[in-house]
Amino acid sequence: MASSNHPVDNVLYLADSYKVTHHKQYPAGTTSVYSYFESRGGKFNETVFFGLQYILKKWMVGSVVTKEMVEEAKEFYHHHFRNPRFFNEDGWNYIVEKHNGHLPLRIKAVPEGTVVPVKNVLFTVENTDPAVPWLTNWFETLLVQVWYPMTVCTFSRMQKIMIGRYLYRTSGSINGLSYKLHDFGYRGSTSVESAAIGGAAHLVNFAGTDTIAALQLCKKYYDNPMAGLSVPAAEHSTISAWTKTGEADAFRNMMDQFPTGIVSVVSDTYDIYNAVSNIWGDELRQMVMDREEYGSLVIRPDSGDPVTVVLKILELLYERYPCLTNSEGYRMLPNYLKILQGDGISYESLLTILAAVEEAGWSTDNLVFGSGGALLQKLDRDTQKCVFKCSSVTVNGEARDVWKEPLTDSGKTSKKGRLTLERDEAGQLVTIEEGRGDPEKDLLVPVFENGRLLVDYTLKEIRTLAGADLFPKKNPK
Ligand SMILES: O=C1OCCC/C1=C\Nc1ccccc1
Repeated sequence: MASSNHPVDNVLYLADSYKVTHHKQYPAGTTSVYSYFESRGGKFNETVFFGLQYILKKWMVGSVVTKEMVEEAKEFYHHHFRNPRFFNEDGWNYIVEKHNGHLPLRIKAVPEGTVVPVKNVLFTVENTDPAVPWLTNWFETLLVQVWYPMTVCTFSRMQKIMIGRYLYRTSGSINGLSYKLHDFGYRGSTSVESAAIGGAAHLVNFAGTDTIAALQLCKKYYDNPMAGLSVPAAEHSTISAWTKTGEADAFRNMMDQFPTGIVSVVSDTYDIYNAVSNIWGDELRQMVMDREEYGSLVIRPDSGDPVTVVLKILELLYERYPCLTNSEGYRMLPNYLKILQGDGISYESLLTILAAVEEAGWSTDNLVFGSGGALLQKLDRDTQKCVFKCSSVTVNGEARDVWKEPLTDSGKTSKKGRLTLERDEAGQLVTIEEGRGDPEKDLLVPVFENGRLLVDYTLKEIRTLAGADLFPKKNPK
């Protein structure tokens, strides 16, 4: 059942208004509507499938329709359309009476965490009771919202691949990669729920987050009690409260309050270069060094052009701290010092920073990144062109392949007939259309049927799939 504290608390309000009238629009004798979901393409040519399980568990599993709901919705839609006859009262009452409120649908999906080239079927939906063919596409509205976790997960993973490449090349290992991109996006999300969903999608690839809501979602829906970690960190208020002349006292207090482990101190409240040179690099330098065996300091700039600022901080620290050259020939700050760039980070800006830092002879391992708006918000359904289309219907007992093929945009042509997702001889994922696939080879898994969840993926399993062959091991010597 949906959580009662949600503005919408039942499936009768989860569809676009026009869908309320669609049961009157299929041909007489229609007994089956079969639809599929795909990414038609976008910034990246492969996506990580993630987030369907949350939607199913939250909205569709169990007895989700009652007589009272139907009664209320009948009244509601009468007012919405100013007509008492558009809402499918009989259809929904049939589901209450015949199925005890369980949705007679079958959903088959590629396992969550699977990385799939675009233009491939990711899940299919069909009605299991011939009396309610209109039910399939009722759930388009809700199910297409999987575009969000899927797209966040995809962008997050692409950033992991990028950071991993630079980290490996400039340090000889990818140790610590899971903590190199921290989620700062809670406040910039459109709602607590979307922060939870998008933050969980990021946690498929990484283990550093400040988006607490995401941890709750992973715990409740993906069987992971603690999907991400964080550490003590300052914000501008906890520095500025000491006033400008007290900035060094504020910094000292951070190390006093958190004498062991990692502590992050935002240092650009007034003048980042003064803070790095004269406070971290001089007045508190001995204290920072004395922490060596207890913990590390993370210096966080939060303004200015990221490349310029990060490079300048590295140079200033190089002059004031014992740096070394690592096995790959890149400069490293002492292991108790890191720089966290959490401002202006996106897939595009990350690349410029990583490249500039390497170009200047520094290892990526000196850095940690934080991302908020770009990680959780700077995406929409069109970013990866996520769509849901009907590809087969059965009318008077005869199954027919159906599709759209707009003269005005061939890119919107949809797939035909019943679909399977299979691997070709080269091991590539491909979609077989028109019912010509081999059910034995179909990688789509039945995950939902008649109100029951058939598979319950854990975040651990999903992380394994999404992280598989991220960095193909060099063939063993
Ligand atoms: O500095 C940090 O070190 C690592 C832990 C997180 C952290 C900062 N968090 C944050 C969250 C939301 C907006 C801005 C910053």
